[in-house]
Amino acid sequence: MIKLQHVSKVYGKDIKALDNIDLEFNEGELIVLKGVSGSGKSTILSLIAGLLKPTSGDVLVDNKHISKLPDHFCSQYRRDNIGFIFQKYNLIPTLSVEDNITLPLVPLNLDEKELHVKLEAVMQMFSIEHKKEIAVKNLSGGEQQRTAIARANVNNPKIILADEPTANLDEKLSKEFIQILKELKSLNKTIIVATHDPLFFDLDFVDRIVEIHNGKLVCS
Ligand SMILES: Nc1ncnc2c1ncn2[C@@H]1O[C@H](COP(=O)(O)OP(=O)(O)OP(=O)(O)O)[C@@H](O)[C@H]1O
Repeated sequence: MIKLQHVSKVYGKDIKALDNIDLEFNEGELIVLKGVSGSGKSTILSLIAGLLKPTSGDVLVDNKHISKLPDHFCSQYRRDNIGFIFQKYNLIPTLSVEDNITLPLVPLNLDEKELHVKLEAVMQMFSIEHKKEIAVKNLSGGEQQRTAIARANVNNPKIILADEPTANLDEKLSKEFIQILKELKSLNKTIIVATHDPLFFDLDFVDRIVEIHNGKLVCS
């Protein structure tokens, strides 16, 4: 479903973030992308999300050449296929939970009823409905995380990309996040988690751990 073929990424003149990566992710798989800081994990996620283009090689999702899409089509591809959970959540602090979650739906021009149904469903699924009118800056870390997860899922994407999702969470909240991942996997989402958090390295519902070191694959 997702294929990286001979992918290299060089930032600027000579920062080689990825070096000839070949990787495949199947539909419904949960993969942990493991590696120390700077190894190239976020770069892989950004390439799959169409946020970056490889310097060479190809990224295919459902046989579509994501790495060759013009920017406009990349945005549409992301909207239709990708839910991105960022380490720092990337929420707008002054907006309410509900307004933050609505943002990915704005370009779709849904009528009010349809919008309401989608929002309520996703807020209930990730247990943040009771805070819907509260500004995100007034939430706890775990609540912000759940808002970010709800926003990433409001378009019902089939691919979830999570970049160091537990970096700002304590162990209890990290374990809660892991339960949420398990639920998302049961919905047949394809999930890629980039992390160096050991909590992810011994989970029975993780299909594969892929290790990356200095932009190269260690095992797959
Ligand atoms: N926009 C950029 N410009 C220049 N160099 C970059 C840029 N983004 C990443 N890099 C470099 O590319 C390499 C890989 O970075 P990347 O963010 O993919 O690693 P990572 O494994 O996700 O790290 P972390 O866990 O710290 O987020 C690093 O050496 C980083 O400094």
